[in-house]
Amino acid sequence: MSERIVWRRAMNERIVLRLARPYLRRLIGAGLLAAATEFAGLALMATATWLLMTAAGQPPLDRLTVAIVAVRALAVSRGVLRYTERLAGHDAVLRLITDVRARVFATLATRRGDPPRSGDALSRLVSDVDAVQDLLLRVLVPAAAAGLVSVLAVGLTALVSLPAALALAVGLLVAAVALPALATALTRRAGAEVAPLRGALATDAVDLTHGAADLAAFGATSDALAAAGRRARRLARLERRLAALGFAVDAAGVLVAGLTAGAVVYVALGADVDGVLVGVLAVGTLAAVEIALALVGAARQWTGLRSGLARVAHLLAPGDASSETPRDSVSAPAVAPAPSVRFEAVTVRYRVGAAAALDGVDLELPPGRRVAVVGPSGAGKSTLAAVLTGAVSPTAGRVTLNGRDVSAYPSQELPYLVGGLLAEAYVFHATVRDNMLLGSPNADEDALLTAATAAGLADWVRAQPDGWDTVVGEEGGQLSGGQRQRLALARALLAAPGVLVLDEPTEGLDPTAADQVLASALAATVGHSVLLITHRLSGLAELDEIVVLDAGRVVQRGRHAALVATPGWYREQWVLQQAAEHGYLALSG
Ligand SMILES: Nc1ncnc2c1ncn2[C@@H]1O[C@H](COP(=O)(O)OP(=O)(O)OP(=O)(O)O)[C@@H](O)[C@H]1O
Repeated sequence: MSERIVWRRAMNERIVLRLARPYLRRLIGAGLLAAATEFAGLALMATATWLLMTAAGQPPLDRLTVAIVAVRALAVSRGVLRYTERLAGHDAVLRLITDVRARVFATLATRRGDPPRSGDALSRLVSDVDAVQDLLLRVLVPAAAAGLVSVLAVGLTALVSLPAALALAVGLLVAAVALPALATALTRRAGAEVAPLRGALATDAVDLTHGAADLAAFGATSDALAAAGRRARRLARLERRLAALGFAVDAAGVLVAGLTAGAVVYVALGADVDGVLVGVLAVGTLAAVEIALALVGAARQWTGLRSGLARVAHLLAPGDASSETPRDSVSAPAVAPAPSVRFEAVTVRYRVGAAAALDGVDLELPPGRRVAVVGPSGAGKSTLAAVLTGAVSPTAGRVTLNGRDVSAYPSQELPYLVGGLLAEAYVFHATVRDNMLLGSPNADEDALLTAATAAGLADWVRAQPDGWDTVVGEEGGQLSGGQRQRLALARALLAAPGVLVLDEPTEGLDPTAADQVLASALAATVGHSVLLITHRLSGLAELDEIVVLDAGRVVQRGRHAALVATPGWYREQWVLQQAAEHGYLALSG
C-alpha cells in the first residue's frame, strides 16, 4: 500500500517533469549556473578569509595580489552568475509553465464526467500550475546546485586534510540529507492537506455566493458558513504548524553549521593543518553547510507542492483517484408544523414612486391549505412568495405566521416554517444526493426516493451508473433544464417546510411532463400547506383556492371550477392554454 503511494507520488513528478523535456538543456544550464553562483560565494568567503588572516602577518604585498584580484573577481562574477542563472532558469520555466497552463486549461475545458468547480478550476490554473514552476525553480535547480557544490567543497577540503574533509562530509550529509528528510517527514501530512483545503475554500466561496439564496431558503446558510469557517480555521492551524516546524528546522540547520565548523577545526588542528588554512576551512565549512541547507528549504517547498503537483498530474493523466474534499455534513432541521399564514393588506414597492409590485393583498393560508397564485407576467406572484419567505419586506401591511410578523422570526428558524422551490433555484456542483439533502440533511434513502419520484426524477437517477452519487456539474450543467428543475423540486419536497412554496415548479417542462410532475407533487403534498406559483392553469382543480393577481392586485379568487365558469382573466387564459396545448399535443402526437 505505502509502496503504491510512493510510486504514485514519484509518478506525479514524472508526469509533470516529462513536460519539461523540451527545455531540459536550458534547465541543466540554469542548474550549472546556480552551482557556479554558489561556488563563487563559497570561494569568495574562503579567499577573503585567507586574505585577511594572511594580511594580519604583514607579508609582502605581491603575496596578496592574486587573492585581492580573486576576491574582486569572485564578488563581481557571483552577481553576474546569479543574474544569468535567474534569467536562464526563469526563461526555461516560464516557457514550460505556458505549456502546462495551456494543457491544464484544455483538459479542464474538454473534460466530461468529473467536471471541476469554477473556484477549484481557478485554483488549479493558478496555484497548482505555479507548483510546477516552484518544483523546478525552488526545488530541483537549487538542490542540484547544492549537491554539486557540496561534492566540490569536500573534494577541495580533502586536498588540505582528509579527516577534515570527512568531518565536513558528515556535516553536509546531515544538512543536505538528514535535515531535509526530517523536515519532509514532519511537514508531509500537514502540507498534503493544505492544497485540497485551499481548493475546498475556493469552492466554498463560489457556492456561498452563487447559492446564497438557496442556502438561505433551506436554512442551510449558517451550516454552510460554519463548514467553510471550520475549513478556514483548519487551514490557518495547519499553516501555523508548518511555519513553526519551519523555524525549528531552520534553527537546527544553524546548529548543524556551527557543530560541523567546530568539528572541522578540531580535526584540522589535530592533523596539524596550518593556522591560516584552519581559518579558511572553518569559514568555508560554514558557507558550504549554509549552501547545503538550501536543500531543507527545497524539501519543505516540495512537501507543500506535492498535492498541487498531484492535482496537475491527475488532470494531465486522467483515470486516477480524485482528491476532492468531502463537504462537511450539516445538522438536521426540526420539521416545523405548518404555521397559520396571514397576508394583511400587503403592499410592496421596490422603489419609491415605482408602481406597486403587490397592492393591498390579503391572503389566508391556514395549516394544510393549498393555494395557487396565478396571473400574467409581472403581476407580483414571485414578490408574494418573497414576502412570505422574508426575502422582501412589505412597504405597507404585514405577513404573519401564527400571528407573529415574519420579520420577527430569526433567520435560522424561518426556513423551516416557510420555504421550498424559489425562482431560479441554484443547483450545487455536488451529487444528486447532496443537492437533495440541502434542506433535510438526515433524510434516508426512502425519503429521497419518495421525493425524487414525486418530482419525476427517480427514473433518471436509477438510469445513472452512479445513482444518487451522480455529480450534476457546476450549476447543474450536466443536467437538462427539465432535470435541473425536477431536482430543485425534489429538494423542496424533501425539505418539506411548514409552508411549502413552489415557484413555477414545472418551468422548462413540456406540457405533458409539467402536468404529470405537478400532479405527483400535489399528491405528495396533501395535508401540507402549499403556496403554488404558476403560469399554467391545468392541474389546479384540487387546490383549495386560486388567487389571480394582476398588476399587484387580487383580481379574482376561488376554486378552479368556479373560476372557469366566471368571465375574467382566469377563464380567458384557461381557454387559451387549453387550445394551445391541445394543438401542441395534436402536433406532437
Ligand atoms: N428586485 C426587484 N427590484 C425591482 N423591481 C422588481 C424586483 N422584482 C420584481 N420587480 C418588479 O415587480 C413587479 C412584480 O414582479 P414579480 O417578479 O413578482 O412578478 P411575477 O408575477 O412573478 O412575474 P413572472 O411571472 O414574470 O415571474 C414587476 O413589475 C417587476 O418588474
